[in-house]
Amino acid sequence: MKILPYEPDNSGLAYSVGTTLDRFIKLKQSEFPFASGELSQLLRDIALAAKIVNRETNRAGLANIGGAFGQTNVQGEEQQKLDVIANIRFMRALSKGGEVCAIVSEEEDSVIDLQNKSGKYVIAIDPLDGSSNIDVNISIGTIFSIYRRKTPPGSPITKEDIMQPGRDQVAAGYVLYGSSTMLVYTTGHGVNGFTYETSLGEFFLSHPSIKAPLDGSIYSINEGLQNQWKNGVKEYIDECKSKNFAARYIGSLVADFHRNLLKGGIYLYPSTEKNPDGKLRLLYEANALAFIADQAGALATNGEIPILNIQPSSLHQRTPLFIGSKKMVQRFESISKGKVLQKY
Ligand SMILES: O=P(O)(O)OC[C@H]1O[C@](O)(COP(=O)(O)O)[C@@H](O)[C@@H]1O
Ligand SMILES: [Mg+2]
Ligand SMILES: [Mg+2]
Repeated sequence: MKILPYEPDNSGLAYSVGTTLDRFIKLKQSEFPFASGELSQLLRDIALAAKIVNRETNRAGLANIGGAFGQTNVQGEEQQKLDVIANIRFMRALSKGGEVCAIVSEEEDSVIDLQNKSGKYVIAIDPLDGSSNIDVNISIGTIFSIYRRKTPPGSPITKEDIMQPGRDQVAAGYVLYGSSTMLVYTTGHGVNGFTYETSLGEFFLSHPSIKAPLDGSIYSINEGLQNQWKNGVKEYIDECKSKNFAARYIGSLVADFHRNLLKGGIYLYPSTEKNPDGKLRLLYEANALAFIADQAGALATNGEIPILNIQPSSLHQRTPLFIGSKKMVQRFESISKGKVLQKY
C-alpha cells in the first residue's frame, strides 16, 4: 500500500492562497505566544460587518437603499442612506463583539463610548468611503484604524485614548466593495488581502504579503480643483503628464489607493480653498491607509511630515494626503518643497 504525503501546492508559503481569513488570523495569532485573542476577535467582528455591508451595497439599487438619507453629518456632508446603514452595521458588530471600548466614526459627531468595562481597543472608522459613488455602482469601501486604549479597561475614556498618532495603530485596513469584495489589513507584520467568496460566505487569502511597487506611472487627483492647487502640486502633475503617466481617479479613496498599491501610483488630495486643511480625515481615512502603505513599502505624507507622525487634535480633523509608491511620493515632496527644478 503506497502512502504519499499531501502537497496542497508548491508555493512554499506558510499561508497559502486559499487560506480562510479565520484560519489565517488563528495561525498569525499563534506566532505571538502572549496574544490574548482579543485583536483576532475584533478582526473577525470587522469581517462579519463587512459581509453584511457587502450584501447591502450589492443590492443598493434594488432595496431602496440608494440615495440621500436626508441629514448632514458633522462634516456638513449630506449623508447617504448607505453611510448610515454601514455605520449602524459596524457599530452593532463592534459593540456586540466585546473587544472595543470606544468608536470614532465619520458619521458620529462625538466619540461613542460603548460602556464596555473589558474593552481594550479604540477604533476609528469610515463606515462607507466614496459616498458620491454609491448610486452609480462604482467601487466604494470601509476604512478602519485600531488602537489599544492608553488608560486601564473600565476607566473613563480619555482624550489620550482617542487622540493617538497613526504610529500607535495596532492594526488597520479597508474593505473594498468592488467587482469583487476584498479585505486588506495589517497588524504591523505585513499586509495581506482576502477576497470574499459570496457563495461560501468566506474571505480567502488571495493577496499574501502585498508589497507596493517602488515606482509607478499612475497619478490620482481631482483635476477639477486644479485652480486651487499650490505648493508644487501643479508642477508635479505637469511632470507626470510630461512623462505620459496615466491619470486614474475613481473618486473613492479606498479604490484609488488599492489600485495604486498593487500597480504602482500616487494619490494626491492637496489643500484647496474649499478645504484649506485638505479633504480627507486623519483619524479614519489617512492614518489607516498610511499604516498599510508603510507596511507595504510605500509612503504617505501631508506634504510636510509623514501622516503617521501627525499628533491628532480633533476628531474629524482633515489633512492633505499624498500617498503611494515610495519614489513617486519622494519626487512629489522634493518638488513641493522646492528642492528640485523640473526638467521636461
Ligand atoms: O469628490 P472629490 O472632492 O474628488 O473627493 C473624493 C474623495 O472624497 C471621499 O469620497 C471622501 O470620503 P467619504 O465618501 O467617506 O466622505 C473619498 O473617498 C474620495 O477620494
Ligand atoms: Mg471616506
Ligand atoms: Mg465615508
